[in-house]
Amino acid sequence: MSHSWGYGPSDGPEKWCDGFPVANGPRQSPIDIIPGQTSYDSTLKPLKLNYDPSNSTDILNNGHSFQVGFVDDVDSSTLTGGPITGTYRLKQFHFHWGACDDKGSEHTVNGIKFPCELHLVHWNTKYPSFGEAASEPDGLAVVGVFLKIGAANPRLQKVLDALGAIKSKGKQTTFSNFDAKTLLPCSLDYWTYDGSLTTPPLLESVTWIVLKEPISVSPTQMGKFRSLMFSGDGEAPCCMQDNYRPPQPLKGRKVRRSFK
Ligand SMILES: Cc1cc(=S)c(O)co1
Ligand SMILES: [Zn+2]
Repeated sequence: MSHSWGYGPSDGPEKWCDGFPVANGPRQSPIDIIPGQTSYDSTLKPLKLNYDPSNSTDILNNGHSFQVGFVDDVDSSTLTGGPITGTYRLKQFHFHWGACDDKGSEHTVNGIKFPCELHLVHWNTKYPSFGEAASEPDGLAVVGVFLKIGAANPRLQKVLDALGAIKSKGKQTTFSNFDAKTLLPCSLDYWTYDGSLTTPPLLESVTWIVLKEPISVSPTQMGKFRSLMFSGDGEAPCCMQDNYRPPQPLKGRKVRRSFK
């Protein structure tokens, strides 16, 4: 049975449990982060992101979002420290965004949605590949960064300028020498909790690391995200927007923070 899924009324987040029963599991993502209910954990280490700027390979419209891929056959772009043990390799980053500026992020803070959220996906090198790591409880670590409406972000521009070449589903083009570190905010203070992929197969294998400080994005730049299409060439055109899953039940999980 092909598990085609999307973000529309007939195949969106409310329907995903039909094909992926884990959608109602105990550690689903995203969640609403309520800062007053998080606990400061002094044993949490600082995040260490060592990204090799020459590691990016391509940019792809996968019909759900777009992602920038990285070489991950060596330890050249890694995440260590933070709440994780061992070394996790950067595999790809992608975004989730809304049809307008008052929604689009997956995680929320005190119920507040941001217009966009960046996910940097890493996998635990104790496993032989991303695919194997993705089904292990400690297999993945995703760094989430909120985008907040403000001044145009020059660091985003190189990514946005590439979107014209990947407008429809399945389009891919080379994208080299992009330093993902330039997308990070000044502060690496974070919230962390055990969760899942936010898209099918919704695997419960993600240690989430959500940065407290957002990066900026302008309304015009947000328009560039929305110029992409969910649909492929020759299909009924459908704008790529509102590709976010709403917050899921916490089910007793604790959210820790790295900062006082
Ligand atoms: C691996 C992966 C992670 C996330 S968060 C996503 O949206 C899609 O794929
Ligand atoms: Zn994501």
